[in-house]
Amino acid sequence: MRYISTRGGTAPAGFIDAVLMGLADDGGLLVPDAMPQLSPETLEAWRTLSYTDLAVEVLSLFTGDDLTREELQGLVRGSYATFRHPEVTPVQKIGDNLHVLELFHGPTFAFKDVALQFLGNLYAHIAAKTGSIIHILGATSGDTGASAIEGVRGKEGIHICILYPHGKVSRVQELQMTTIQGENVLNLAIRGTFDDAQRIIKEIFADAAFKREYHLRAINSINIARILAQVVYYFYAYFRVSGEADGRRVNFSVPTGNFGDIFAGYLAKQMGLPIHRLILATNENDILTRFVNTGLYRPAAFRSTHSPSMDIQVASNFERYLYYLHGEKPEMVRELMAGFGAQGEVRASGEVLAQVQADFSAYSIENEACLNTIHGHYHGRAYLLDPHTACGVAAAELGAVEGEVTVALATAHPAKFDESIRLREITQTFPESIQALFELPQRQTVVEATAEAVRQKLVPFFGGEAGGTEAQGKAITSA
Ligand SMILES: Cc1ncc(COP(=O)(O)O)c(C=O)c1O
Ligand SMILES: N[C@@H](CCOP(=O)(O)O)C(=O)O
Repeated sequence: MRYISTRGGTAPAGFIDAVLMGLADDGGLLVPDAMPQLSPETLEAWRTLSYTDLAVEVLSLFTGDDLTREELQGLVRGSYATFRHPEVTPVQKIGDNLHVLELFHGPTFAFKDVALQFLGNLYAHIAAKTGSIIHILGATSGDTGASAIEGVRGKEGIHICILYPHGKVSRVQELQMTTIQGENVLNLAIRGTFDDAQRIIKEIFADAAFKREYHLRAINSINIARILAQVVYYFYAYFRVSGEADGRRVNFSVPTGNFGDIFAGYLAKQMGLPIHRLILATNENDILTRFVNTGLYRPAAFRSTHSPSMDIQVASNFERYLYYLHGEKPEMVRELMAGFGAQGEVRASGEVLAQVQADFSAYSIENEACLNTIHGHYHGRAYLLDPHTACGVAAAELGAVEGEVTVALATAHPAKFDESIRLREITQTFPESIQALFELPQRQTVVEATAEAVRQKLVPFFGGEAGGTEAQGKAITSA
């Protein structure tokens, strides 16, 4: 298996080189050069595998010769041993035709842990085996940052810098990032939105000389390893519900921001998993819903919502979907992305739009509907949804069709978003490890939302000219 750029301008790379490259050197995104195809017999043989055994089977299709089976097994087992649930990602039934796939049993209580525990271990493995220097630069709307820091915490020789929008992440998300005292962690709170943070890191990654000099590596879903690790739980959940579904078709409803999680579902379907519909759920930042329903992909004004991790306008994995939508033609992707850069929009019409609508159903969930869904399930079924999951559940309910079963992805634990939950007068007890964060000192540095301001902090941190607390941020008092 080799990895090629959606824009066609990089030499095919093996799995480890693709992981180290992160963003493709031509500014595109890496994708597998061929999609593994699974026979019904293979699917049947995988049905009863444990999560970790299934992860080894799925990931081995993508790692090629770069990892031996024993190495992959070791990485996978180590990654999921940190989860609090023996099934890793259990499925719960919360309605007659509705299940949730609980993806929040990892160390930071969000679905990001599924891929970032693996990627953290993989980076440590690569560093030990090849001597590569691992300097991670990532952007977060709250969950990826905490999860990535946790994924590399205490790992020899790895430094990590995370950019997040100042004042726009939840209190628990901020605490998870800023209370880590490790000398290898730098948190930069930027005066802007998550889109600014993502734009800045893409700009810095696109500077090939800087990227090379400072050994920059990606942990966002621009890194193909993130997506591949997320493919596994679609298989796992499908096997859990399809028996009980008794011939009914199985859909997945996915709360969406950067288009990474649902793109993993799209890949699972392309590999032969018989997913019927992929339901895309956005909050009021609804660019992706508008694209599916009208064919126009154009950012609108940023809205702060009750599901802040999905407050995203420009979805970084959208380019991967465009690649497949347009028949794996890099020249089409180059043209569309150049058009997006110049006119700020991408359009689909005719047969192409029909294909989009065959691939996805899409719903945008407004703030009130999100809170009503939390309220309804809490009082009706004694199940507390986090606001992102609530968007997925609300979309599943809006798109419900007789004879179909839907699995909504539960992407975070409600304790991470207590500010939203409390708006419906619901009181929750925090898990101990979250409660403990409120007692810890915090460190962060606030910077302007420009690539230049960020570079000025990165150079001493990654370049080693200034270490210690100076480089890692100032102490801040709890708000
Ligand atoms: C809790 C939560 N749910 C859903 C999403 C959306 O996932 P994606 O960005 O992969 O579409 C995110 C982050 O974007 C998130 O943090
Ligand atoms: N919701 C994400 C946004 C970044 O997405 P990623 O999947 O590309 O890392 C977050 O919590 O940071």
